[in-house]
Amino acid sequence: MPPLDEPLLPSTPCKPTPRWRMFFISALVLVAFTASYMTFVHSSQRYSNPWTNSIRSSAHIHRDNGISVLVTGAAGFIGSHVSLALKNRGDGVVGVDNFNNYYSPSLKRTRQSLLDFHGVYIVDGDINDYRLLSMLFNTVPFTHVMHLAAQVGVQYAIDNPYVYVHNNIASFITLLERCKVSNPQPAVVWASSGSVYGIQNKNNNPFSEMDRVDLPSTIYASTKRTGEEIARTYNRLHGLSITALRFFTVYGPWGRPDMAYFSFIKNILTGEPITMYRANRAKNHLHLARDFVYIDDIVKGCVASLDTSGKSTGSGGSKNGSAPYRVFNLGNGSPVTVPELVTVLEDNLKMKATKDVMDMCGNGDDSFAYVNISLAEKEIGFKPTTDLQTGLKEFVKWYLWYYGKPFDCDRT
Ligand SMILES: O=C(O)[C@H]1O[C@H](OP(=O)(O)OP(=O)(O)OC[C@H]2O[C@@H](n3ccc(=O)[nH]c3=O)[C@H](O)[C@@H]2O)[C@H](O)[C@@H](O)[C@H]1O
Repeated sequence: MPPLDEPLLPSTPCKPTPRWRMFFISALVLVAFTASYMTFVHSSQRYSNPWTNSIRSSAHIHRDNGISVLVTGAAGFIGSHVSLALKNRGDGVVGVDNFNNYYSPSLKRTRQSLLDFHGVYIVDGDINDYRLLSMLFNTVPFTHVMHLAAQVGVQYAIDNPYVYVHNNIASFITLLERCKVSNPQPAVVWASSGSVYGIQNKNNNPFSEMDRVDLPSTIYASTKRTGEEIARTYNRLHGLSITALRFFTVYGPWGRPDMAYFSFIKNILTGEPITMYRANRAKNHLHLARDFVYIDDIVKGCVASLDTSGKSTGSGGSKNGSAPYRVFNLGNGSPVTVPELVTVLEDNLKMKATKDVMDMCGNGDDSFAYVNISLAEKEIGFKPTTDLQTGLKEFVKWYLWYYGKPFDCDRT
């Protein structure tokens, strides 16, 4: 027995011997190395050949003075049309889309196949992922970004506000953050919305870019307006050339199944009633009206915006001068009421709709949208040429070809 005052253990009981310490450190280094090697292998497997080959070939420019464009939301309605138009004239185009299920992902996949056939590759990914964006910009020195990825839908926003914050605000900041440090720094053209004009009553006068935009009636509209403020800040602080396009109600072949004209055709074909909202303004029961604009006209507006965007001035993250900042209304310049829209559909289908007319009760819909497009005409030569009769005829033709008759599809 040791004496009571003698310690039971040696005086430095926890200190490892030098050998122990060596072993401990080596083990740590080994674990750290293995972890980073695994991460490297994983990311290079995911983002290298044939991934980079597909991206590089999709981004290849086939004309003199062509541009290379990253199109976000490329499997969407407007994104797929714009991507094809750019590719067809010889520009380099790479798409990115998260293929979410807000509406039929199978329609998005079909658009993807169509684009793939024409040499446009769409990356299956989320633009909230900064690392993915970096991989893309490190692979291709994009000259332009056409940002069309967004959570759309006026009514859906009432019950799902956070989705709009994630997909319209957070993702936009992530994208601009990556554009900010790119070298070359791309010019950004992006989809705002005519809904930013909100609930103001203009006595049937058209909205112009000078009008107030502080009365949004839905979270969707608020997030688009917020996007405009964010874009303005990045333009000022970091020299990004930015153009916001305030789209009005865009329609046409390969359109969005959640929109009214799309659900109306389905219901007319299947004999189900359609609901036509009207505004109960001072009990006057006004029909709602929209400035419907055909997709081919919108595509021309997008492409002209890219071509005239001017250069960003902050390549590599250091701004050396002011860069263009623009906002354009893109609509048709002629409002059409919802009953008029239904009549054109009925004429094309040679069928009658069963109509329910209902007063809107503060559901967030703006009652009237009519747009002044003179600024876009002056600055980018925007001049829509498709009237509603012609445009809806094309849409109906496409719809019957795509879905067949009788109607049979997974979601509208
Ligand atoms: O960025 C935008 O500006 C938005 O444009 C579009 O919104 P809106 O112009 O409201 O189009 P849309 O829903 O087709 O309703 C058309 C009209 O039919 C009325 N409407 C609608 C549905 C119905 O069942 N009955 C009806 O009368 C309805 O009250 C309205 O008066 C996009 O949908 C939206 O996602 C967003 O992109």
